[in-house]
Amino acid sequence: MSTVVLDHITKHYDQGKVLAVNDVSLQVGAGELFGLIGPDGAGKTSLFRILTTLLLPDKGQASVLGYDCVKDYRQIRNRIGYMPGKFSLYQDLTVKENLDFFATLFGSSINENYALIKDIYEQIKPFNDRRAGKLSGGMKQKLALCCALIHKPEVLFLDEPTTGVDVVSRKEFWQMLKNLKQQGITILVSTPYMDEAVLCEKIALIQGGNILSVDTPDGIRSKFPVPLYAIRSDNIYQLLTALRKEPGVDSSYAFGESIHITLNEQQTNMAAIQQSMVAKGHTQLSMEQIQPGIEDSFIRLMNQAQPAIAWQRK
Ligand SMILES: Nc1ncnc2c1ncn2[C@@H]1O[C@H](COP(=O)(O)OP(=O)(O)OP(=O)(O)O)[C@@H](O)[C@H]1O
Repeated sequence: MSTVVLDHITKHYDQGKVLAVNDVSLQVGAGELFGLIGPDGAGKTSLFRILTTLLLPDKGQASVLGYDCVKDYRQIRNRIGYMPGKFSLYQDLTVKENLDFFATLFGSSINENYALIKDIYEQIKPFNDRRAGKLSGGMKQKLALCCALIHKPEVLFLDEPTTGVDVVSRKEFWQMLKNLKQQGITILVSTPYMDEAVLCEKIALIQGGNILSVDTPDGIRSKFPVPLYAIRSDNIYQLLTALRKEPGVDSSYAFGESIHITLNEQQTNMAAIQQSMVAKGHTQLSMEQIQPGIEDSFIRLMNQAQPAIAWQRK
């Protein structure tokens, strides 16, 4: 039996005017580290709030640990930990007071489940008497994780835990998640950062309330259906403009310091594109075939699903 099940879940807001989640079905296995990957407004928070029993779906069924998210909300709340996207601890309470408070809510104590939070808590313990509102972003995130873990949940929901957190703290955070997974906790984490997708065992790409694909990160990359090329010149902007007018080019988008392109037809080859760009005056051209990353897969799936929406990188 899967630990988390979403079965044709749909959610609207504003009396049906805003479609936040559109007929989403997916399953998360016991002990899995599962990532929900998508940009702002994709529907990640809505799905997390449905699974944590804080929001009712319009249609469909959801369950966690075999309990129905609508009927059995009490059982679910006792067994899960939830770290919302926005810092939701008491800013005026100290680190220790916040932890004590959340432990007491669940009839537990810091000592009772100390082993579970030890590695994380010890990093913020020197600031035990500091008010939560005065902590740095990385420390707030660690405190929030400790509070979500203090009652030893079986399933952990982390909504964009690394958004706005510096790169070093992000790395540390993912290491903490791996350690928690080794202790048998099922973890669902959402993120808008494509580079974090590869740190999950399995991911769902979500956009506009629709699931675009569910697979392992390697599985998603391997489904990229056509060759992908990276092309550079000494003027990327002009090159992108020219490539977009080139009949043989199917898709093109700026990606770091190069442009990623796919070709329209099998007959078109990169040599022909290169010749055309040279003829148009582009200099210092270099091009190579590359392995698609998760972001390339996401862009392709998103354009297939909704050609009009351009991907906005966070
Ligand atoms: N309470 C609400 N009332 C109206 N619309 C809402 C409400 N909450 C979310 N939405 C809309 O529903 C859609 C999905 O939002 P949701 O917060 O679930 O996405 P998200 O992927 O978590 O994005 P973000 O990181 O920006 O929160 C968005 O278009 C959002 O504007």
